[in-house]
Amino acid sequence: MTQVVITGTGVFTPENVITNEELVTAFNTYADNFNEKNAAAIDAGEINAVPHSSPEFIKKASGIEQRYVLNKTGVLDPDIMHPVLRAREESELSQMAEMAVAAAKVALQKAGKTASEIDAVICAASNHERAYPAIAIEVQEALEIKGFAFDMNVACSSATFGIQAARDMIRGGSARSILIVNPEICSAHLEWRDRDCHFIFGDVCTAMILERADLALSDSRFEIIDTRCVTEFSNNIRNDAGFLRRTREGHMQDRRDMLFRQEGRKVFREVVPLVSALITEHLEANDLSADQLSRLWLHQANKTMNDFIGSKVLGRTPEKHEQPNILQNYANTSSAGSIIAFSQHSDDLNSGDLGVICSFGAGYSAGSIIVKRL
Ligand SMILES: CC(C)(COP(=O)(O)OP(=O)(O)OC[C@H]1O[C@@H](n2cnc3c(N)ncnc32)[C@H](O)[C@@H]1OP(=O)(O)O)[C@@H](O)C(=O)NCCC(=O)NCCSC(=O)CC(=O)O
Repeated sequence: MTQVVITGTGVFTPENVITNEELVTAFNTYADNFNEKNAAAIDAGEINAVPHSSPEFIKKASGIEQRYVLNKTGVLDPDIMHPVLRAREESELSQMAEMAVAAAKVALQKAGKTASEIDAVICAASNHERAYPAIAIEVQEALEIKGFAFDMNVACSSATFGIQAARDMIRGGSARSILIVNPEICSAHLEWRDRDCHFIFGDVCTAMILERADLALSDSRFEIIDTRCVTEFSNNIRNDAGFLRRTREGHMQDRRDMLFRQEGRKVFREVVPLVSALITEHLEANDLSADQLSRLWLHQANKTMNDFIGSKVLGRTPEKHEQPNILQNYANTSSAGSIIAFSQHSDDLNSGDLGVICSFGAGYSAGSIIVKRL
């Protein structure tokens, strides 16, 4: 069977940082303004007052300390409470394509590849900024890549499902090398006015080069030993914004269900066992045991959740270096999270070392990728 390797990764990180303290100051001002404006209705019991948020809660409940965003001023303006991004001309690169090109250039350079050596582009992300043409095709044109390109969306598991799709296409012979990009503008699907989740997300873009091992030039090669993807339907993480919105009465209004929403506790309870079983069974199917793993690069949604999964999989508390978290700096960046962790915490592994990249999120969807440093 054709051996497929990951030879380069890249991360584009936006310049703007929002700390928990800045975020909470803006949120609490919004809450005070809302409560003052709606005092009569709140007193009459018609609507609920918006309670204050706190940096201490955020850090304790999630492990998140800050997040990067494309636009900070809109998010932190109590009268706006969402990012404000300039509409772009058709002649300009779209926002997602621009992030993707920046991350892709780093991944290409690390892989020692030129665009002419790439046969396909997959843009795998939780949200795409337009229906069509595909962002991936725009990235393909911007980088002057021949071949084909397409967008795909499996929410938080877009990147791992993208790896499986790319690996299978390379094995099947439809491409020799594939660029995967994961531009995640999570700030735009987050309800920054909702205390339960306003701290959760950040923006970023990751990129990876997957190719046939016999064509690889980079010293940093991770063989994809095996991939396993699972899905199980759940409404516990949901966003109803979609192209039928205009057809449904009242759906064009400012509605909570047209942005990210979740039953965080249920997600926690249901996804931890699903993911630990996925990794454990995937290792068993490959005649591997958890004590042979040098690293777990987990989805970056919640520190406690990762601590649980790591302990369940390894049968002991993981050492910090065995299960690196990046969510304290980036927050949840949906599909990009585990790839940031992989990109920033894999250079130190030695030849023969094994690890698992694992995503989980809306769908539910979860992906496990067993890799070996060559
Ligand atoms: C969302 C959570 C951080 C919430 O943490 P907890 O479960 O501890 O907290 P909770 O919601 O029950 O709230 C506990 C108490 O704190 C209060 N509380 C809530 N938010 C608060 C805030 N900002 N500041 C202060 N207090 C707050 C609540 O009202 C409640 O009060 P009281 O006790 O008085 O009622 C966590 O459940 C979580 O991370 N779950 C997993 C989420 C996850 O992995 N999601 C996937 C994301 S989707 C994804 O990754 C992307 C994708 O799929 O595309």
